[in-house]
Amino acid sequence: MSLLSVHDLAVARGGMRAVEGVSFTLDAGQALILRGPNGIGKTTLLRCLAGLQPPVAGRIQMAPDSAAYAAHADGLKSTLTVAENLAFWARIFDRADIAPALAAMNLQGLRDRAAATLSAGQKRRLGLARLLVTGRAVWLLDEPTISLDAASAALFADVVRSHLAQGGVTVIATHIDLSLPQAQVIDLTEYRANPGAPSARPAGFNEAFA
Ligand SMILES: Nc1ncnc2c1ncn2[C@@H]1O[C@H](COP(=O)(O)OP(=O)(O)OP(=O)(O)O)[C@@H](O)[C@H]1O
Repeated sequence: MSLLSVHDLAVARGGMRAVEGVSFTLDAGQALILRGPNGIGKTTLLRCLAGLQPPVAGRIQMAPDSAAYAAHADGLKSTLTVAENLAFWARIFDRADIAPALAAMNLQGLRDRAAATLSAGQKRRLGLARLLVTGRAVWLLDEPTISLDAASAALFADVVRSHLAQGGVTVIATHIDLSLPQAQVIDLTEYRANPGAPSARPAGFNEAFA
């Protein structure tokens, strides 16, 4: 069954079309890796998939409320502890148990530390652990292993493989090899937009709120 289907998508940022003509389909258990140089449009494409901005053209088909987006920012509440941060998100997504998320990202020993006092890699581990309390099937991940050491990156790759094994899907912008078996790969360089193409920014669109 297809959980995410994208047809002939074009996306723009800052009034400029970034990439166009992107199509792919992800069935349960499948992963897509987005590659391409800095500035090509990986984040912009993920933002469109996450519903944070509208595409310029094309179609995105996904069940409502099925996506979880892990952006560059970790989105943590700095005065809350690790456990409180996860419990906050668990409540938002109507989940009770944060223990599996703490264990999966090796956060048990940090559970009572305020997020503000964590190292960059520890914050990233907590940011990624949030995915596990969403219960969402479609994970949209923007360079998830930034700041992670090799062991933590391997831990996160295990988390992603387990998500896929349970029938989830993921789209990951990454420059490193996460060793996901049979992942599709799209290099966005091949989809770089024609500089003359209209960005078609919708009327009333305001970047500050996108
Ligand atoms: N907030 C912004 N306002 C205006 N333009 C932006 C903004 N953020 C990114 N851009 C531009 O949009 C284009 C696509 O950027 P995007 O962040 O999607 O690229 P990327 O492939 O994710 O890059 P990276 O590998 O560096 O993360 C780039 O030309 C970039 O300069």
